[in-house]
Amino acid sequence: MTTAMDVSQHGGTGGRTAVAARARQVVKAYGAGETRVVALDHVDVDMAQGEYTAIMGPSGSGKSTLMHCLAGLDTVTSGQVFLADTELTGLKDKKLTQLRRDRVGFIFQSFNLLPTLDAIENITLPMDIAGRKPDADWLRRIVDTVGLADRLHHRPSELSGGQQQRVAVARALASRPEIIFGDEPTGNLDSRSGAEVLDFLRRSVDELGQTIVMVTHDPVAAAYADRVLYLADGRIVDEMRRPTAELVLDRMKAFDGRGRTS
Ligand SMILES: Nc1ncnc2c1ncn2[C@@H]1O[C@H](COP(=O)(O)OP(=O)(O)OP(=O)(O)O)[C@@H](O)[C@H]1O
Repeated sequence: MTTAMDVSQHGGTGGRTAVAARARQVVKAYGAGETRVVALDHVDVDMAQGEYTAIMGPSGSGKSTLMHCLAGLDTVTSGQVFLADTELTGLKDKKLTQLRRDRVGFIFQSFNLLPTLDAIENITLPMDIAGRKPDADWLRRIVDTVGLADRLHHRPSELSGGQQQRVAVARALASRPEIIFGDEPTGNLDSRSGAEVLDFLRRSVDELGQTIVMVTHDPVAAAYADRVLYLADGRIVDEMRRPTAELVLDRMKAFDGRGRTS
């Protein structure tokens, strides 16, 4: 088990140099005066290219806020956020929207598929909207990897929850984003369907070189990642490489409800 002593203040990149996303001294505060809440408290973190990172921590520790700030879905109070070499902080709304559309993929807890479109139409929809033509070979590879080849002309209502989420993952991968952010992507799935989706996310890292950052409460889900970052009170307080569900669970038990050493 790792301990708080092992924490890298920079959420290290394991010796890799290419960084897909990074935060530098990021502070995110909501409200003012007595109601001010500091959701992120001077966070420094690097997300290496081709790596799968899980973000864990107690409720309210800042996981979603960190993900939203890294993904350019939310602004920061101070500090800097970069996507590769592009600084997001300070970008105007239009540029940020464009950057999210062209360079970032998202997977949410609710699959967010359009019910009237079939699977393949859902997968290519963001690219259709952006006026970009999907690369046919890439699309075929994704569809093969997700194992949806025989379900492409089914509508979401004709697919299981796990299949629907795999469509959502394929949709996120279709435009070859530099990084995919997942907010509890298996939160709405039973354990078997969840395992299907997690297995696919893992394969997209190993076989397609994807970079993934995923918020989760589930030690089993976190065990699919290359590393787990632990947040408490808006700070990164621990990091674990090569996690297993047991090690993650032990780590959670060893800390109190707020994520600190008990
Ligand atoms: N829009 C907002 N306005 C005010 N406070 C907010 C807002 N969004 C988040 N917060 C606060 O910021 C802190 C971090 O919230 P965040 O949602 O990032 O935590 P989390 O770790 O993702 O929690 P959970 O596991 O419950 O989803 C919490 O104290 C929360 O109440």
